[in-house]
Amino acid sequence: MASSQPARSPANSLTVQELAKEPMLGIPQRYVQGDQQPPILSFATSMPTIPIIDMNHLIMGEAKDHELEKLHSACKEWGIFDVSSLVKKVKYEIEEFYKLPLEERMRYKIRPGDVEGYGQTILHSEDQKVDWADRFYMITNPINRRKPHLLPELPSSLRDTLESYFSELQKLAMTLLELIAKALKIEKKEVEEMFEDGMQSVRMTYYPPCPQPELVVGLTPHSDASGITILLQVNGVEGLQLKKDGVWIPVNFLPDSFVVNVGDILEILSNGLYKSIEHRAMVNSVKERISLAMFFNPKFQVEVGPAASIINPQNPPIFKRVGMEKYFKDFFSLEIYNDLALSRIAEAIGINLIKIDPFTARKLKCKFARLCIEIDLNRPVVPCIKLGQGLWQTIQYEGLPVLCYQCGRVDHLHPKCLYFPASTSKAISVPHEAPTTLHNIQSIEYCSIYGPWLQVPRRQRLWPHWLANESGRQQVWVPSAGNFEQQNLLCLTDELNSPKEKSATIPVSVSSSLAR
Ligand SMILES: O=C(O)CCC(=O)C(=O)O
Ligand SMILES: [Fe+2]
Repeated sequence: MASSQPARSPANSLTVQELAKEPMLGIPQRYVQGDQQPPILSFATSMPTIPIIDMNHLIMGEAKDHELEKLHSACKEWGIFDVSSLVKKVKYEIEEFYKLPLEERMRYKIRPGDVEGYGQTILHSEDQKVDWADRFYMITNPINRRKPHLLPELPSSLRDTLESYFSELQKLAMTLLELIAKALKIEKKEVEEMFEDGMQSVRMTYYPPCPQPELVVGLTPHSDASGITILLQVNGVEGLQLKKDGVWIPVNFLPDSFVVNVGDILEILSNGLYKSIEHRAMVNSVKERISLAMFFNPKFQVEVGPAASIINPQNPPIFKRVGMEKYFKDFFSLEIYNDLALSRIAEAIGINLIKIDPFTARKLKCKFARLCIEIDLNRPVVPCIKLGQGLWQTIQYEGLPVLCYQCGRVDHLHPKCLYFPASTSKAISVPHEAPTTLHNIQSIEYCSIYGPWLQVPRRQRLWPHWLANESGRQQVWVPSAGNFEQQNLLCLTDELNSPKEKSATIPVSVSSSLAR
């Protein structure tokens, strides 16, 4: 049962590790996330288990083709697999790190405006839920992107051990990526050029035991934005779960093994053939859990998109190409992804917010926000809004069969427009008071420029929407205070019930600067 104890802000207890040491009558509300689907715990006879790939077979030996076929099908069917391999001193060193006094650990705390460092879930709003875990995230490669106060300042034994671990794992990751390229029939060169000396980062996560583990989530469901993630369960305590065919399945790590996740970039590279697996971590009431995830990504200088060598008329690209630098920046810039901000945006676009897409609500695959909004059909649709001081966001609508590009209304095409040239392109200020908690949405303004880009084409894949195809998700130029800024989408979903009715419910999505 949820506690009635007042919420404590993570600022009150600096880390979840410290919070968990305090006597507690109930879990502070901020950590209570009771809406999680339970996993299937035992199917006595047929509990699905993730595929196991033997690296020795994969690299040499007679069974190598058979093992490669297993790897290919594991990536296609599961998006996750297990590799028997080395285990390093790293486990010991990481456990030692979490035994350091709090002041020592706080030397690496996440600094305002940053995503790297040690601490709890980064807060974007007062009502945000917080995971039952402390993370230490940092970029490890390229070397010049390392934050001087993080890796270089770690206790020397941990730092040196991590350095050798990173270089070992880099070799393992390249071997895996080359084998994956072979299985996908992508040219090896293409993968090498992307990932060799690519962007790499690491996340050490500490999950303290929790007196009411069923109320909290260790790590919110997500897919990794990486190419592949190599995950080490540091202290042998289980907790990772993945979603397969709609059901949560616990992952049992083999002793001394890694689990490898297919991430979003590999899904894109394979043009959708491989699946970026949705996963989460749960906690228990008895034992702390520690994991170490290492994320392997392309270099900042390259573009992410479906591999050129597998694209042909029978397999057209389903994702747009985007520079890695931008991909990464977008991933970490999530500021308006909370219910309050999204309902304000919805009110600015239509009459009211009907529903937030579950992916959006759970901040999963969330490079755009998808909302179902009731709109007034007497008024032009809203093509873009300006949030706060200067962020222009465009909006896309799903299921708008007819749209007049002159006046922005949805019941006629522009040759029959009675309103033209009535609409004005002058930006209008919204007469709402800005909620004080939303420093990032001080005001919302509109502009009136209409075009086919407002309509999401019928066959467009919605996810990963923000990377989706040439015809669908578009970049548009919208005016901003005398100059032009290029911004990606808001997108809307669903169907207009009937263009004859005076209001209709339309799903909308808003891309933004969202940070996990
Ligand atoms: O702790 C785990 O097992 C999962 C970690 C994870 O998914 C991540 O860091 O992205
Ligand atoms: Fe993950």
